[in-house]
Amino acid sequence: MVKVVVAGASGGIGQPLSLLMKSSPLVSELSLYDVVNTPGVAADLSHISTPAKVQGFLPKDDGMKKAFTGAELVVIPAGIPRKPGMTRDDLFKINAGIVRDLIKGVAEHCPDAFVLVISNPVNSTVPIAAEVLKAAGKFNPKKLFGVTTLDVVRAETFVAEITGESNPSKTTIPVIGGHSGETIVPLWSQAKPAVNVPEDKLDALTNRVQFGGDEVVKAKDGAGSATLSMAYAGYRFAENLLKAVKGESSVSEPTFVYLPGVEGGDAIQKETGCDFFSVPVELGPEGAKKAINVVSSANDYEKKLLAKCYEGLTGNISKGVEFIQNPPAK
Ligand SMILES: NC(=O)c1ccc[n+]([C@@H]2O[C@H](COP(=O)([O-])OP(=O)(O)OC[C@H]3O[C@@H](n4cnc5c(N)ncnc54)[C@H](O)[C@@H]3O)[C@@H](O)[C@H]2O)c1
Ligand SMILES: O=C(O)C[C@H](O)C(=O)O
Repeated sequence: MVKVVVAGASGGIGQPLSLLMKSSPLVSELSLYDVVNTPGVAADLSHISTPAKVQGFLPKDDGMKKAFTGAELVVIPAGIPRKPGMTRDDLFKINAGIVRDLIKGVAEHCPDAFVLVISNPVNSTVPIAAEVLKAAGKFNPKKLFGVTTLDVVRAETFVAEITGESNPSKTTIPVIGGHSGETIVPLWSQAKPAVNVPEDKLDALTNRVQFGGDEVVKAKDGAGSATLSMAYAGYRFAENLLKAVKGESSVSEPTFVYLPGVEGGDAIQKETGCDFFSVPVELGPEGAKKAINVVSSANDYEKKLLAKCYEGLTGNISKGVEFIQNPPAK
């Protein structure tokens, strides 16, 4: 049984994600941390008749320390979401500092916890988290994950609209790279079972996965970005990780990891030129067990997408690293 923290628990993602975590039989303690409203969210969830004990914490009265101490899993959906016309990179100014400070809390109060970063821009916030943990001497690359599961969920859903598969999540599709626009690369050629996407539908399908976030931002018309589908995706990844930690084998999901720190990652790092990259990762009791190299078997269409991905992703990664190594003047 596991103590889980949701940091940003009162937000659009945080609330439904906390609800799903409260429903998990694998969670014994659910600690809700946010700068606002956690007492109310915790009181509400605490009436649900599942085993997890729920508590809410605010920054006052040493709330972060109380929330984080003893946690084995910290999920971070804290930070501002996009409005129409914004890129994920436009969120960097505010969210970089939020993630930095929460990770400092992790390093101080629960350095051995698995950390799942949802806050955007993921391509930069995960490198920020790694740098903060490195500086504190607490970085374990097997335990730091950028959550890119929503891209996988979208790929499963959108391709099923073409193939007619009635249960979309039955198809496994590696969606790799990063988590924004052209850095998101679905590898349709490696779907299992194989999918047959007519050539005249391939560009539109790929584009829809790459820009699925924009579709929701536009539809919400100023009220934020994906929250419910993200809560589902975050829960799916967290639950898979908890199952693997408990010893269940053959659990793997694409996730954004520090390649040189994960078995099998070096070869992918050499091929992509990216230190951080989302690839299917086999999960185990220690976290990331093995990065699976799906890059080398990409077809020519996918190789062209990958070339664009590398271009954008390396800049996003450097921006995150730089933010910690050479902090902006206050
Ligand atoms: N990885 C993904 O696939 C994915 C998908 C959707 C959204 N996101 C990102 O997730 C983030 C949250 O989105 P949302 O729609 O839930 O936003 P939201 O504004 O509804 O909620 C964010 C929450 O974070 C809290 N918060 C702010 N600063 C904090 C701090 N220092 N400590 C703790 N909590 C803090 C806020 O009070 C708020 O409750 C955004 O950055 C968004 O872009 C990522
Ligand atoms: O699009 C966004 O800004 C939120 C999220 O990253 C998404 O993919 O839905």
